[in-house]
Amino acid sequence: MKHVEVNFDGLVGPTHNYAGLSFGNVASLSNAKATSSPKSAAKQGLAKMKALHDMGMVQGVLAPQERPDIATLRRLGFSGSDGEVLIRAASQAPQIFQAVCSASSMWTANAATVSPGADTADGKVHFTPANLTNKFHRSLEPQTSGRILQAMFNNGRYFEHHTHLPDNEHFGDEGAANHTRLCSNYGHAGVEIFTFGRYAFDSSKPAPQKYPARQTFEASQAIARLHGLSDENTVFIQQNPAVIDQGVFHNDVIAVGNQNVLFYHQQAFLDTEQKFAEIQRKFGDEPVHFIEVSTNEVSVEDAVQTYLFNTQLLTMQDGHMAIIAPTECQENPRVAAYLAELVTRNTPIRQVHYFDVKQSMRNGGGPACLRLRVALNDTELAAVNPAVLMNDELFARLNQWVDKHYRDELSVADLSDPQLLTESRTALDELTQILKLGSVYPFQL
Ligand SMILES: NCCC[C@H](NC(=O)CCC(=O)O)C(=O)O
Repeated sequence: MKHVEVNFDGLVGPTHNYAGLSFGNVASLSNAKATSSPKSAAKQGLAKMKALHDMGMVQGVLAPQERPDIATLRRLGFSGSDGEVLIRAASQAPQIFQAVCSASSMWTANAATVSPGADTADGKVHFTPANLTNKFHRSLEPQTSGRILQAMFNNGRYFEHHTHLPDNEHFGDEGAANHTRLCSNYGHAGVEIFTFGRYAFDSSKPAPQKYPARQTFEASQAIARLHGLSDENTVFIQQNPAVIDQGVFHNDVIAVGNQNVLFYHQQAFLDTEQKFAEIQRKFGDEPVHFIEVSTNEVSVEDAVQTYLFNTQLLTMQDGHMAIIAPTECQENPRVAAYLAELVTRNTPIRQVHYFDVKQSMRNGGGPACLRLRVALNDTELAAVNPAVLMNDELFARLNQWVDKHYRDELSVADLSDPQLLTESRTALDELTQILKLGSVYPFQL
C-alpha cells in the first residue's frame, strides 16, 4: 500500500487584515493597521498550493471561516439586524469588532492536531481541532474548523473526529504548530513529538516571563490520550521559555520535522540532549538526522524575522527532501547563505524553493503555518472528499472565485462596511458548493 503526506492549505478569507491581535507574535504587532490585500493574499496561497501539486505532492484546500463573526457578536450582547449588530459593535467596541473580523483561520497548522492511522490504537486517523484559547480572535475557530474537517474527512470507518479540548487556558492547545511527527515511512508507526510552552498545573516549572506560552503540557497529553497514542510513540518536550520571550509563539517558528529529519535551532528546546535520546530510542535503529542550526549561524532574531524554520520540509518523489521557504529567507544574507550551504551537506535535504507569502508573513504566518499535514494511505485518501484536492481545474476555479469576490485592498476602517459582510457570505456560500462541504458556516445553519 502507498502512503503519502497530504498538505491541506488554508484558503485566505475575504476579510484578511492586519489588526495587531497577537501579543507575542512580533510580525502581527509590528504590522498592525497596515493595509492588506485579501486578493493577493489568497492568490499567493493558491500559487503555493498549485506549485506543490505540480511538484507531485498531493495537495488539499481547507476553507476559511465566516467573518465578521456576527454570531459571536450576538453572544456578546449586540442585537438588531445583522447590519445593526455590525455597526453597533464597530462603534461601541472597535477592538472586539476587529477580532471577530480576523481571517486567522488561514493558518491551518493551528486548525487541529492529526494522528495518522499507523500511530493510533484503533488504526483510524484522529483529528482534534485546536481550541486556540490564548487569543480571543483565534478561540472563535474550533467549532467551524471541526465542521469543515468532518466535511472533508467524512467517513467514520477511517476518520475519528474529537471535540476540541475544554476552552480554558489550562488546556490551551494550538494544534499541529506544536506537533511534529517523525517516521521512517509515512505508513509506519512514527514518533509524535508534542512541544508545549508551560505546565498549567505546576507553577514551579519554567515558563516565559514576557510573552504567553500558548500550549500547555496538559493539553498535549490530553490530545495523545484522545488519539490513542502509546508511550512508545510519543515524546513531550518543553519549548525553551527564553525563545517564546523572543517571539517564538509556536514551536513551528523554531523547528520543523519530516520523516527522519528534525531541523531545529540550538535554542529551541529545554533538556534537548535527554529528549533527543528519547526520540532516537523510540524512532528505532535507523538514525534520525538532527540538523541543528547554531546561534552563531543564525540568531533567534533572524529566525523569527525570516521564518527559516516555518518552512515546509517535503519528501519529493525521488526520496530526497525539499524546503519550501518564504522569500524573506532569500532576502536575509545570513539565512540565504545558510540554506545554500545546507543543501550541499550530506543530509536528505537537497533543494530549497522560495515562495512569496508576504501577505501572510506580515501577520506572522509562514509556509508551514499555512498548512495542515495529514499522512494517509491509498484507501484513506480515496475516502477524502475529492472536491477539496488541488488540481488544474480547482486552481483555475478558485482563482476565478477570488477575482469575483475579493477586494484588492482592505484597511481596518473598511471592516465596518456592511457590504463586506454580504460579500464575504456570498463568497463562502459559493465556496461550500465548489468544495462540496454542505452547510458548515453559522449563516448556513
Ligand atoms: N501559525 C501562525 C499564526 C499567526 C497568527 N497571527 C494572527 O492571528 C495575527 C492576526 C492579526 O494581528 O490581525 C497567530 O498569532 O496565531
